[in-house]
Amino acid sequence: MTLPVLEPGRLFARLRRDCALEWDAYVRHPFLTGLADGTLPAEAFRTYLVQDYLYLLQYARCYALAIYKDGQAASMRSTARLLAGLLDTELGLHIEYCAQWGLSEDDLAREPESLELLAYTRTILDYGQSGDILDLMVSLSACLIGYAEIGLRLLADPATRREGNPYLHWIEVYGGEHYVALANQGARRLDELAISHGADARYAMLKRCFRTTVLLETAFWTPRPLRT
Ligand SMILES: Cc1ncc(C[n+]2csc(CCO)c2C)c(N)n1
Repeated sequence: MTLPVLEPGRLFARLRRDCALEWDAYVRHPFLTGLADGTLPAEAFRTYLVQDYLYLLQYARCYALAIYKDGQAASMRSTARLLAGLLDTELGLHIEYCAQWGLSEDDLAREPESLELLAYTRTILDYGQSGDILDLMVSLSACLIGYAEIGLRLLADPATRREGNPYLHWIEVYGGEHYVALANQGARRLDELAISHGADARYAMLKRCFRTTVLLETAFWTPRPLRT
């Protein structure tokens, strides 16, 4: 699998190139080195997994907002399918995966959202609410496409430990066919919206949104539990 989304001339490729320093800090974060060589402490991964479950719930709200902000039946239908897939399938898979790490559904539901999660998801929802469908899709792209880039790179990297690496499954999911196809689909939609909603004329603002979401996605690798 490849990510044609990185080809020049495509909106995502331009955003990624113009925020290259921030992007590299996100996709080459020490958390990921720890996943690749298997040295990440299990507790750090558990903390991340709980927050990621809560993140996916907020992501479902973003999909719902994307339907609201859209105006075209075909793309509304396709986002509705993604939303149903997330709520009916992906969340269930995440719960099963968390159970393998000793986390029950109650553990997931009980944990408060971290500051990083709150800042990240509410910022995306705010960009989407105060902007249009293009602002929202740009704000979602770092997360959707970044994980595919990370998964593909780690799968192809000879330094990634395969035998006895407890994190290999995570890498295989995000570098796998299903997830990479989802990322490419999102990037294609972004290119359509770039034309229909005039990305060139408002590029400076789109880049600011993108940069902020990349920084927030980077902070998400190491969420701090929010406790009173
Ligand atoms: C912090 C964070 N960022 C991106 C993903 C990647 N991801 C995996 S499933 C999904 C929803 C697509 O239906 C997305 C965006 C993640 N899990 N957590």
